[in-house]
Amino acid sequence: MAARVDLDGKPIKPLTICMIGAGGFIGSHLCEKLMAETPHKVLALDVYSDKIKHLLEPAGAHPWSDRIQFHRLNIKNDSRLEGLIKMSDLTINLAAICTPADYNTRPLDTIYSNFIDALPVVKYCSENNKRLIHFSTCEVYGKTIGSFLPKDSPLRKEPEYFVLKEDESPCIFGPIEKQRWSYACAKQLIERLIYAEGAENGLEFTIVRPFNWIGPRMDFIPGIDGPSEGVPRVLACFSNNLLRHEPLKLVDGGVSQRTFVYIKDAIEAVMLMIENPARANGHIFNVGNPNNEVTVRQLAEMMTDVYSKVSGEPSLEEPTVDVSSQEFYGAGYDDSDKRIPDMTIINKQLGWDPKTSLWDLLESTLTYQHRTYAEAMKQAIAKPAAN
Ligand SMILES: NC(=O)c1ccc[n+]([C@@H]2O[C@H](COP(=O)([O-])OP(=O)(O)OC[C@H]3O[C@@H](n4cnc5c(N)ncnc54)[C@H](O)[C@@H]3O)[C@@H](O)[C@H]2O)c1
Ligand SMILES: O=C(O)[C@H]1O[C@H](OP(=O)(O)OP(=O)(O)OC[C@H]2O[C@@H](n3ccc(=O)[nH]c3=O)[C@H](O)[C@@H]2O)[C@H](O)[C@@H](O)[C@@H]1O
Repeated sequence: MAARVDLDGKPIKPLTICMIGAGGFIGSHLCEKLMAETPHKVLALDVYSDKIKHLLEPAGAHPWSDRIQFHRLNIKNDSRLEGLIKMSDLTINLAAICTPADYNTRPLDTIYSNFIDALPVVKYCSENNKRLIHFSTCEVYGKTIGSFLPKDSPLRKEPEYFVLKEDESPCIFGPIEKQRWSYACAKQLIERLIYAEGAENGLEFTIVRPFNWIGPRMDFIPGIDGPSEGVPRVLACFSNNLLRHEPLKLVDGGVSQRTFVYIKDAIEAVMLMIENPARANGHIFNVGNPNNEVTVRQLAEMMTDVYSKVSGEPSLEEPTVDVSSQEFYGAGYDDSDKRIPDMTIINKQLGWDPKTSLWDLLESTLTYQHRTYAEAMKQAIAKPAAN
């Protein structure tokens, strides 16, 4: 493997990385990239390993086998955590409950997972002088300032009323009874704590705010590789509907807007943070693709078209159906109206730009979904009839 250099042309020394939540969607892509393209070692911590099984098994069979070690543990209650952090140069914390269906129905688990359980990780990094890359969320911005203006106000079109900037935008959440915001609020407080550890105790940290990263292995398909009654994030919900040949459910009219970024583009940004500490430390980074904005309704329409193309199956005459958030998520749901990341800081510090268009990223992701799940879905649908 050719010697790696950082953005300033300096050689990068091989690192040992303690990756907490390595078995999840983002963790699996990050592990893949680190194994295939770098000499770094990964101590992969998670309660599940299914999504990184292909990197771990068969034992000893891959060129990277001696650079990745899986530790099955729950960071809530495992005394091995501090030792693993101490053995590493860098800790990356991805562990969290991060599906909106949980925020209003399991608010205690959500707050514990995103704040309380992250506390020891921050403490061990700070006490042992270890660098921390912590995964927060774009949800810390909450709603846009523009959403509070009258519907016909021309100011709604001015970027300063909706573009989200790390060092300027306020965090605007709904009332406490809208428990949707339990996640965003817990993430905001852990960001503030990490920032304070940096300011008062010299912790070297980087905070990542992902803006709707999507791609293969995201969440689960209900009834196939996850609970039938489970509600994953929108990519997996819509994939599930498409695989079942049922209409895609639009919550409250599908008017909310999101910017989607391809997981493989986003992972490039994380790699730059890992390998350029001098440029990344002390910063909070938006990581998203401001060019890929759609309403949820437009996303549903595009996914329907792309799926029909990659599966060769015609789409339904009525491809979407409206559903209220009360019915879909239950009481206490609320929504972010619009999420456009400002890219100035990540551009300046790391020179990163996303590349993949929404159509292209949906095409590769839905090709994966079709290849991975279509057959299992056919069998699952046929089963009840056979009984
Ligand atoms: N995917 C996105 O676009 C996105 C957007 C915003 C924020 N994030 C943040 O990025 C991080 C990773 O997200 P993801 O999409 O990969 O989610 P994910 O659910 O796929 O991954 C999280 C992983 O953490 C593990 N985990 C949770 N609690 C744990 C515990 N107590 N002990 C050990 N392991 C535990 C889970 O088993 C899971 O494998 C989260 O912090 C999330 O809030 C992701
Ligand atoms: O991915 C992110 O950047 C962050 O945002 C997500 O929040 P959100 O975008 O609201 O989550 P999704 O479940 O992907 O929903 C997106 C939109 O689609 C809508 N939706 C979802 C599912 C569905 O079947 N139909 C539908 O209309 C939701 O109401 C919402 O407006 C999650 O909170 C986190 O994963 C993360 O922190």
